[in-house]
Amino acid sequence: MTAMPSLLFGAIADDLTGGTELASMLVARGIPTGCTVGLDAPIPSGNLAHVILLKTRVIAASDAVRQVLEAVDRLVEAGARQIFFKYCATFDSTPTGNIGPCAEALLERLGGGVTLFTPALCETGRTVYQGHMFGGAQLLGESPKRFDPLTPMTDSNLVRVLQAQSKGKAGLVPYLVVDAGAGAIRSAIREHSARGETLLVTDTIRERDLAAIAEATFDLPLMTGNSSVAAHLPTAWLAHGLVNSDDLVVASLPAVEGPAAVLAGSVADRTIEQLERFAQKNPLLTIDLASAFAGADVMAEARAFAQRHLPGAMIAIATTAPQATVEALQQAHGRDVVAARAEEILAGIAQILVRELAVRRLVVAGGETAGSVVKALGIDRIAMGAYEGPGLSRAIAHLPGLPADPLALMLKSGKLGGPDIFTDVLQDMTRPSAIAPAIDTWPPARRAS
Ligand SMILES: Nc1ncnc2c1ncn2[C@@H]1O[C@H](COP(=O)(O)OP(=O)(O)OP(=O)(O)O)[C@@H](O)[C@H]1O
Ligand SMILES: O=C(O)[C@@H](O)C(=O)CO
Repeated sequence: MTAMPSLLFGAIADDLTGGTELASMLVARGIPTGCTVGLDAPIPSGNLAHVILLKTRVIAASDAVRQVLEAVDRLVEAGARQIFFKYCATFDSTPTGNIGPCAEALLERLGGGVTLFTPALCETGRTVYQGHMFGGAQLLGESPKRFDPLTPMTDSNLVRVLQAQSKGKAGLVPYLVVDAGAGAIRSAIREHSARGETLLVTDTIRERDLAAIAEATFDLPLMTGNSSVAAHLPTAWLAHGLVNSDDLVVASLPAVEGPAAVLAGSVADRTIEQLERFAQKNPLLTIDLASAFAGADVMAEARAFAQRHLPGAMIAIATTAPQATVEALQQAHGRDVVAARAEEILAGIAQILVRELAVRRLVVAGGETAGSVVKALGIDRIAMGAYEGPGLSRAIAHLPGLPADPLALMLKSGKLGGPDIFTDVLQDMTRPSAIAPAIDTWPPARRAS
């Protein structure tokens, strides 16, 4: 009889799309990985990694800190030898947090020392050079991210952004060090630490930089970044004997048939483009938030739309609107009020779709939106499939007692995925998948969508 593996790695994600992305990357590497939502679900035993999905990206920093500390205590109690704090590749946060405050609180809880900040997602061209984040050739602060409805990123200098949120001293591990490999990165960590710099942003341009950073940090008590760097940790675990090839598992997902829907609350350009493509062949309802604020019964409108088209067609329902409309709504009602209203509407529609109309294949676009939808559906654990490419992290959730059990689910980051991702994924969900661990190559070959 083989011994039950003990938890090696515990991650805390600040939103649900990013958290499922991280879990799916570990799954794609063959690592048995659990995934729970919020702080109430128990951490199951028998996995090597566990990801706790929180919705802390834009809440008050004090509340975010309280939640991540509760999460870390649970993960440490479950045996995790390294804690990873996952945030967005574009460092989505406000001047008051929450990346800095959460990372510092975690560091303190784990006994102090140094941690690194590696947000780059090289496979999508999001890189960091001289501490500045780029999306392709564009600086972050000149990219569409400057118009984000909740976390507009107007400063591309991540060392400055992190410093503004933190009490401790931020610094940079520059590209020439990262390029020189894991040994050089480890030496730099010691040197910065001796100077009192404990929060170190890493320059990161290529996938191999992510691999070197992972190798240099696999034994730090706390590491932080995007999923992209964590995806390289399994290689270090194998190399250092923390994991054996016998521990690796094939990720499989069952086929799920039945009514299919997309819910989109992301207003990112990428999601707008994906909805436009979807609408060329499938019914799309765009909820007008201005009329919702004026008292229109948008839930009744959504129910009637869904009843008209399901189960014969795949449908999408979105609150997505152009930038000028978003700004006008925010000026009229306040940024947080508009966001909360849009999330509440889509969460209510999710309940209608899944509970009343038996939708069994669901894609949700946008991390905050996904947090509200998943909570409204009462989902507290998610069985992840393997990562198949940017935005492509399929999963299964169980809703015992409901007509939609199991529910094939994908939480898509607002800014990721190819133009046809919605139709492609909803169709894929009707087929079982079994994906062998990607051990020697990473990232996996890109999907066409
Ligand atoms: N028409 C609208 N006007 C203003 N805000 C909106 C509108 N529609 C949706 N929202 C809000 O905008 C926010 C979008 O954030 P969300 O995290 O869901 O998407 P995202 O940031 O693009 O996704 P991700 O974090 O996965 O990249 C949500 O809080 C949503 O409720
Ligand atoms: O980088 C991304 O877009 C994701 O990992 C994410 O965190 C979305 O919110």
